[in-house]
Amino acid sequence: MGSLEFPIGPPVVNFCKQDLKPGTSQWDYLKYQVKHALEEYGCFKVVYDKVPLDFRNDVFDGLKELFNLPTETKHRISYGRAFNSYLTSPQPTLFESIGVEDADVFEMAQSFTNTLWPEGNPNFCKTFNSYAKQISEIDHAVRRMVLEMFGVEKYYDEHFESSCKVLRLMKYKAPETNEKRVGIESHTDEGIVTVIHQNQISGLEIQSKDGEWISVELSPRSFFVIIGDVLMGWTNGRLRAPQHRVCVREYNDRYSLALFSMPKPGSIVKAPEELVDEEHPLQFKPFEYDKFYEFLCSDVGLNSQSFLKDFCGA
Ligand SMILES: O=C(O)CCC(=O)C(=O)O
Ligand SMILES: [Fe+2]
Repeated sequence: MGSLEFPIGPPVVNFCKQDLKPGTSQWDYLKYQVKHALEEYGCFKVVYDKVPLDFRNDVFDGLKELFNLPTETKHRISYGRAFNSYLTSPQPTLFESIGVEDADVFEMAQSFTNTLWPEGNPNFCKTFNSYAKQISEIDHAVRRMVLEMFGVEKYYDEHFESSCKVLRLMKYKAPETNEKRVGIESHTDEGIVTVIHQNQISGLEIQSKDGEWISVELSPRSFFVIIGDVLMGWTNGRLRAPQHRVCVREYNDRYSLALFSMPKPGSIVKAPEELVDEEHPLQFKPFEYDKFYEFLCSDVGLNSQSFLKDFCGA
C-alpha cells in the first residue's frame, strides 16, 4: 500500500443520539475520539442531529433578514469587545459580521433584537436564543471532555463560571466571477472553543500541523469545532489553536454562525499547576484576557502570526 498523498483532514465525531452523559462508556468513547482529533488538528467536525431541519431553515432565514437591514441600523450594534460589534469590509461590502453577546441568555438576545427592531421581532429573538442554547451543548461537552482528558475536571465549575458566549453571525457575498476570494484572512480564534455552522456554501479552510490548507466540507447536520487561543494557553499548549481562514468561490452568498465561548471580562487565564511540569514547562505566562483582547485589536496584534505566543509566550 502506498502512503496517502493528500491530507486526510479533521475527523468526524458523531454526537447524534448519544446522551452526552459524562461517566457513560459512550461518553468515554467520544472523548477518546475528540482527544485524537484535537491533538492532531485542534479541530473536528461534529454531527449533531438535535437541531431539526426546519429550525436550521429559520436560522438562515433570520440571518438574511438581519443582513438585509440598512447599514446604519446594523451599526447600532457596538460593544466594548470590538470584534463582536457590527463589522464590514471596506466598500463594496463583501463581508459582514455581527455578534450577539450572551446570546444564550434570553434578556440579552432580546436586547440585541430590540436594538435592531425597536418595534420588536420575537421570532428572531427566540430563534437565535434557542440556537445559542442548543449549540452550547456541543461547546460544554467538548470543554468538559478536554478537562477530563487532562485529569483536571476539578476545575470544571471555576472554568465554566468564568466564561461567557458570543454568537457571531456572518455573511460573505458570493464572488461575481469564478475567482476564489479571501473572506477572512488566516487567524486563530481568540476564545476557548468555537462551534461553526454554515448554509450549504463551503469556504472554511484549516491549516494542518504541516502547514497544508485543507477545505472543510460540512453536511447540513454538521458543525465544526475549533480550539481557540485561550484553551491553548489554559492547557499549557497541550492543545493547539489551528490557523484557519475563509475563501469564497461559489455563486451563492455564504452565511455562517460561530458560537464562541470566551472568558468573562476581568478573567485571568492561567494553566492549572497539574499541567505544568518538567516534561511540560510553562509555555504561556498567565494573562488578563481583556489585555489580550486589547493586544489583538492593536496594530502589533493585527499583524501577528501567532497571537498568544507574541502576547505572553514564556
Ligand atoms: O465563517 C466561518 O466559517 C468561520 C469564521 C471565523 O473563522 C471566525 O469568525 O473567527
Ligand atoms: Fe475563526
